[in-house]
Amino acid sequence: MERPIGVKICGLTEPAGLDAAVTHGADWVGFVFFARSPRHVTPAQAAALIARLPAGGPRRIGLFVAPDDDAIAAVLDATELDGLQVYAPQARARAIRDRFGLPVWHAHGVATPGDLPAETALDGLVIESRPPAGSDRPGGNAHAIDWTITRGWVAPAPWILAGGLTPDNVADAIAQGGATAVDVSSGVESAPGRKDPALVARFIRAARQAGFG
Ligand SMILES: O=C(O)c1ccccc1NCC(=O)[C@H](O)[C@H](O)COP(=O)(O)O
Repeated sequence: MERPIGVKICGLTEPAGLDAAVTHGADWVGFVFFARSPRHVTPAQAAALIARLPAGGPRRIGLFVAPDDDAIAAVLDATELDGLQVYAPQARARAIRDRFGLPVWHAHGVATPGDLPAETALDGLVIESRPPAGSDRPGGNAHAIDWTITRGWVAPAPWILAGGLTPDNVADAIAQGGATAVDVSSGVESAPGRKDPALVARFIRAARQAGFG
């Protein structure tokens, strides 16, 4: 059965990775506004990257960890975004959506089927692994979940699978867990924060082909 697979390339910091995401047809590109991340970009850096995107290109997602309103406003003053990926309690994520009027994807760390949300008031869910012990960030840890846990889950909103995906395992991840959208950062890098255009191309191709499997 054919299923179109959406692809998000996250944690872009440089033109080469961004251009590869555009050329190979990514659906979303993500920019990390979290100072402790090796993929952190300032509002001005994100604006310069976003200015490269063609009309009709990937949608622009900003990642925020427990942000205050001023941090989000500073980014939106510098550039446009199409959506926000938020690491914060649901109520705070809802308040952010109400305040800024943008779709909010709620990042949801899971370890077992019981952790999967049965309901949400947000626009989308990012289903990813919980950070490994010792990590100083809630995402972008190259850490995969057991992909089978989403099998049979009745998701309350569109969802995207994230965490530890690579060009070599993304097809398996889709086959095992039934994701129709996937998100990658570390798995297409040559070093933390540096996207490898060839890996970006391979990842997008592998994810798309998995939809025809
Ligand atoms: O990438 C980061 O450093 C990061 C920091 C803080 C919050 C989120 C972050 N990244 C999120 C993502 O890139 C993805 O949503 C996802 O976690 C994929 O990560 P990876 O396992 O590196 O592919």
